[in-house]
Parts: sequence; C-alpha cells; structure tokens
Amino acid sequence: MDDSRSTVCKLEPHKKVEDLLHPPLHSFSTYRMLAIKRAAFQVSAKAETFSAIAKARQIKFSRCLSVQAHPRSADSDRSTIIKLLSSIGSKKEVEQYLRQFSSVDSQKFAVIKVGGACIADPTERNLLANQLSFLNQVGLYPIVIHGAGPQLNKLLEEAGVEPQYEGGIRITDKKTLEVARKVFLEENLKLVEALESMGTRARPIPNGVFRGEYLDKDLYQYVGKITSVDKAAIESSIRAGALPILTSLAETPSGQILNVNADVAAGELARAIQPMKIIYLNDKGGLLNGTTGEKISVINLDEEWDALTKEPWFKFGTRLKIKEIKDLLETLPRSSSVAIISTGDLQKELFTDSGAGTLIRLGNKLCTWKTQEELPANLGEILAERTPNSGTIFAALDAAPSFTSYGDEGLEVFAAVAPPTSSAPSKLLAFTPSKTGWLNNVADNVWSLIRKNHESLVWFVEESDENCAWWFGKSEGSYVKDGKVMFWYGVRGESVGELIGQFERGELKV
Ligand SMILES: Nc1ncnc2c1ncn2[C@@H]1O[C@H](COP(=O)(O)OP(=O)(O)O)[C@@H](O)[C@H]1O
Ligand SMILES: CC(=O)N[C@@H](CCC(=O)OP(=O)(O)O)C(=O)O
Repeated sequence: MDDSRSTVCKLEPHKKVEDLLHPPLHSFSTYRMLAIKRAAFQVSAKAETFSAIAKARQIKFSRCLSVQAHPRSADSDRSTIIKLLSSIGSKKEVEQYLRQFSSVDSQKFAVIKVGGACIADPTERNLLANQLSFLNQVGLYPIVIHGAGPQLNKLLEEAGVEPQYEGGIRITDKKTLEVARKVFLEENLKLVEALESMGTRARPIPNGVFRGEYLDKDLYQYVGKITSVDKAAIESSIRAGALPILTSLAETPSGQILNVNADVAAGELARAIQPMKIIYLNDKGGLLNGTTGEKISVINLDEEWDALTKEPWFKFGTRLKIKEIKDLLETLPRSSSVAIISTGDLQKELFTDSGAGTLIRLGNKLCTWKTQEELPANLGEILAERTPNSGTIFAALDAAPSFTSYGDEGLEVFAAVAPPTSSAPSKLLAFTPSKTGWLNNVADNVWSLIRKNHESLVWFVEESDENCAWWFGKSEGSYVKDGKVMFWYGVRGESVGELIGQFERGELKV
C-alpha cells in the first residue's frame, strides 16, 4: 500500500519534500505519457480487451447492469482490469481502490469538475473522454461538470466584448449570457460526442440540475446563486448506464437561465452528492504558487488559509476556487479532500496512494501539551510503533526541566521543545512525523507552530537521516561534526560561533 510513499520519504540532501512528491518534470511526464498512451491504447484500440473489460463491468458491477456471469470468468476479467490499471499503481493499491469505489451507490463515486481549458482542445478533450471511458469500463459513473470560461472569453473577444470579472465571477449581461449558453451547450455536446465515439454512453445535461436566484443583479446581472440541486437528471442518466455530463448553468423558478461559475457549481454539486472523490481538473495540473511557479502538493486549510490569503497571487479565480473548496470541505466529513489535477493524472489520483496534483483538506487539528501529564495516553504506543528511538525521546523529556510538546490530534506528528537557557536557544527534543504526517504536510504545519512559538531554536539530526534535506530547508544555518548535523534558526552574530563552540566541545546534549 505504502510503497510509493516510503520511496517519497527517502529524501536526498537538498531536495524538498515537494520535489519528491512531484518527481522531476521529465521523468514525471514521461511516466505520465506512458500511462496515458497505455490507457489510450488499451481502452480505445484493442477491441478484444475492450470487450473483456465491458464483460467484467457487467459482472463485477452487476448493481449497475443486469448481466450476471460465471464466477471463473469474472475472476479472469477482473484480473484483466487490474492488470490495465497496474500500469499506474501497484496491484494491491488498485484492487483496494476499486473495491472501495464499487462499495457505494454509483452516483456517490466521484464528482469531477472539468475546467473549460481541459476540453477546449480536441486532443485534451479526447484524453479526458478516454480517461472517463476507462472508468466507465470498470463500472464507475463519475458525474462530470464542466466549465467553458476560456472558450467564452475567446468568443467574446472576437465579438469585441471585453470580459469583465468581479472576484473571479463573470459579470454577465444579456449578450454575454446568450453567448455563454451557446458555448456551454457546444462544449457539452463535444465532450458527450467524444465519449460516445469511444463507445461510452453519455448524456448531456446542460441545465435542469441547478436551481438558483440572481446572485446580485445590480453587480453581476445574469449570474446565479445556487439555491438547490435537483439530482433527478443525474440519477436517471446513471440508471440508464450513461455518464452524466453537466454544465454549471442554473435556472430560476420562472425559467430564467443564469450563469454560474463552474467551480462554485461543482462545490454545490459535491455538497449535494457527497461523493467519495471530488476532483477538479485544470490545465496546470494543480494549484501553482504564483511567486515561485511551483506546484503546491498539499494545502491544510485550517493551518494555511490565513497565510494563503496574504499571498499576492491568491486572487480572482484562484481565490474563488479555493474559497469554494474550503466552504465545501467545512460541510463534509473532516476526512474529505479535494484534488486539483490534470486530466492525465486522473487514474493516478484515483487508484494510487500517492495521488497527483494539489490535495486540499482541512487538515489535522494541531495541539500543544505543556506538561508530561497532559500528553495523550497513547503517545508511548504510537511512538514505539513509529520509531526505534521512542525510549530516547521519553528519556529526553524526563531529563528536561520543562518542555512544550506539539503535534496533531491524530498524533501523525509529535514534537517537543525545551525552553532556552542562559547560554543556548530553545532546543528541539523530538520531531517524529509518521509517513502520512510527512506527506500530508502536517509536519510542515507543526513546524510552523514551533516557529511561531520559539524565536530561536537549535536541533540535531544524523547526517544519514532520510529527511536531512527537509531540515536544511527549515534551518538558517548548520554545522556537521562526527556524522551529526547541528541546525539552527534565529541565532545570529557572535551567538553562532558560541553555539558551534559548545557543539565542538561536546557541551550540548544532542
Ligand atoms: N495559482 C494558479 N494556479 C493555477 N492556475 C493559475 C494560477 N494563477 C493563475 N492561473 C491561471 O488560471 C487559469 C485558470 O485556472 P483555473 O481557475 O484552475 O481554471 P478553471 O477553473 O477553468 O479550471 C489557468 O489556466 C492558469 O493559467
Ligand atoms: C459566473 C461565471 O463566472 N461563470 C463562468 C462559467 C464558466 C466557468 O466557470 O468555466 P471554467 O471552469 O472554465 O473557468 C464564466 O462565465 O466563465
């Protein structure tokens, strides 16, 4: 299960966790292209494989279709599917996810929001149709809702109309609404036709799902605020064995069509459906940090929202999208998450532990414990399972005259800091994330909390530590002696020399 994640945790010096979550572009895209090519070939070209999969769908997912089959052939067809999917993840992972996805009602598998940019180009559209076809071949019915923002902008610009937005929402006058309605319908039919041409049944649902009212008629004109979601057309489509393909248009009780931002509509849809997976596809394959250009791998909203809102690039559509996702996650079970990925990463996101793109979650609730007595009762057990050094950690806590501990409710990360002395800054006594803690950024969140509470800190890490690169990234200086690295931040001027002197003379308990 955790194969891919353990590789991720083996950090090479001077590489950041994000680099490892997202392997270098060339290898990543080569890998992705191979997966895509393989999937494309297997889904669309190989007729015999196609029918084997279709047969398997009827067998394994007989709740969707009425055909029952002989158990022996079910086994072999199932293994064909798993073999196909194994090109993207381990067989065990794929099997587990397939089992999980097929354990719920068909409509509760996934809501997939497709950015207009992902269907504007025929090649991209066919790639999406291919990916969706494959999912359908294994008996899954993702509910697709798409936008058409770039297409609409192009048409408006050709007509000499300058698109106008307020807070990421398009100001939609009567003329714009006319064009929007036309574009939405055209784009919807193009995707439906691409699916149908691959033998996948799909149903266009350009409106009738979202009921709405004017959001703010004076400001936005023909823009809707969704008041309710009518699932009838979606359910009917799935019952008939067709993928439901929705636009984000809404309708007032009197039948007036209104334009709704597709990210907002997707959020409302996911709130109504409560699916296992909520995926937003965009052409960047995730959310980019607008300053560094790097893809953000995980956002823990509870801890990171405030800082995000201060980022200069966090505005317009990006802000609207993430705010919408935040509002959505706040109404769903805490374990829910939303992934923003590229079309090519759909299967990787669905069937592997490592996922893809940007994962957005509320995140783990962080905690602070001031004394030994306050520490969670199961801490010893958890640390003993996580690290062979748990005895050393508890000995250090016992020996410290006082300390503050940090972590999260689920103890994916546990850390402890001793206060400063007259001759040395605060000292990190423990920092022990689980693999999940590393991968889901809880380690980063706990670190930020420590940073907020301690203006200077010193800590020691074995040079061979697999997370050395991460520690380098968090420090302002380091010094190596006998295979041990001393890191620090907030220590300046002469104090650095004093600290190194103490380390050299063995005066610091490391
Ligand atoms: N921080 C960002 N991360 C990703 N895309 C961004 C960012 N800032 C601006 N963009 C641009 O915004 C465009 C629309 O992105 P997005 O809001 O995800 O589109 P959609 O809602 O249509 O999927 C992208 O094509 C990209 O060029
Ligand atoms: C009111 C409003 O902003 N509507 C959006 C709907 C389309 C959309 O959101 O498309 P993307 O997902 O491709 O951005 C618009 O007119 O652009």
